Amino acid sequence: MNNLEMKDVWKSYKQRNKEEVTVLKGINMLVKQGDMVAIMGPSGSGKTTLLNIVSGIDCYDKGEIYIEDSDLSDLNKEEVALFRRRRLGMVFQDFNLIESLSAKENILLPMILEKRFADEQEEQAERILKILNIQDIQNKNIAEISGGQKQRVAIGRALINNPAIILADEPTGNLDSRSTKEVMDYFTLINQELTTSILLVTHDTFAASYCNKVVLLKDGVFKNEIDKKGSRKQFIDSITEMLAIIGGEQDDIL
Ligand SMILES: Nc1ncnc2c1ncn2[C@@H]1O[C@H](COP(=O)(O)OP(=O)(O)OP(=O)(O)O)[C@@H](O)[C@H]1O
Repeated sequence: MNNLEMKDVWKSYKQRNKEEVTVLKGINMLVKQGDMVAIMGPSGSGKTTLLNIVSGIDCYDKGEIYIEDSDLSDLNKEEVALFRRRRLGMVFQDFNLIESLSAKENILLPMILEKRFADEQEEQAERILKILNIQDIQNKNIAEISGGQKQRVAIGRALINNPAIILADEPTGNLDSRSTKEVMDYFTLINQELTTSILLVTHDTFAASYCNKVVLLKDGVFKNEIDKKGSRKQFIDSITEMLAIIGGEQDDIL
C-alpha cells in the first residue's frame, strides 16, 4: 500500500518586497507501508516546506498529493485539520508538547480531542507507553523529563491514532548524541514492529542512516536518492559521499 504519493508538486512563496520564489519544483515521491525515508539537503532547499505541505499546514500550487486513498486537494481547511489529527503523526524538533499536561495526557491528546471512550484511551495509552518504554514517567510533568524522554512522548502522541505516516521535522535537532541514538532506535522499532511509515527531515547523517532510503533535496528538486545496503557504517559513508558530490556545500548540510 502507498501511504504517501506526491505527483509533480510545485510551491512558490511571494516574499514581501521581493520576487516570487519557487521552493518546490515538480516533486514526485512515493512512501510505501513500512518505509522509513530521510530527506536531506542544504538550508533553504525546501525540506520543511515539503513536510508542511504533506501535513496540510501549508498549501501547494500545483500537483497531486495522496495519503493512503485520500486526495488532499479534495479537502477544505477544516477537513485537512481533522485529517491531520486522525491520519497523520507529527514530530517536531522542539517537541511541541503541552507543559501543563502530564506525559500520558500529552500522548492521549489526539484521542481526547476525538472524545474517544475512556477505556479505549487507557488501552491505547498502556500499549504506547510500553512500546516506548516510558511507563515510569507517564505521570510526570513535561518540565521534569529529559529531551530524549520528551521526544519519546511526542512519538507516542504521533502514534496514538495509528497514523498512515509519521512526519518528523529534525526530530533529533535538539538532542545530544545518546538521546539521538535512543530516539532513532525507537523510530526503528515502531517502523519495524508496527510497520508505521516514517518520513523525516534531518541534517544529521547518523540519524538518516537509520532509514532505508535517503533522498537529497536541493533548490526544490530531488537530486539523488540512495537505498540502504550493507551495514549502517557503509550507509553513513554512502550518504556522506552523496552529500559531498551533490551538495558541494557539505558544511552547510551536516
Ligand atoms: N511562509 C513563507 N513565506 C515566504 N517564504 C518562505 C516561507 N516558508 C519558507 N520560505 C522560503 O522557502 C525556502 C525554503 O524554506 P524551507 O524552510 O522549506 O527550507 P529547509 O530546507 O527546511 O531549510 P532549513 O534546513 O534551514 O530548515 C526558503 O528560501 C525560505 O525562506
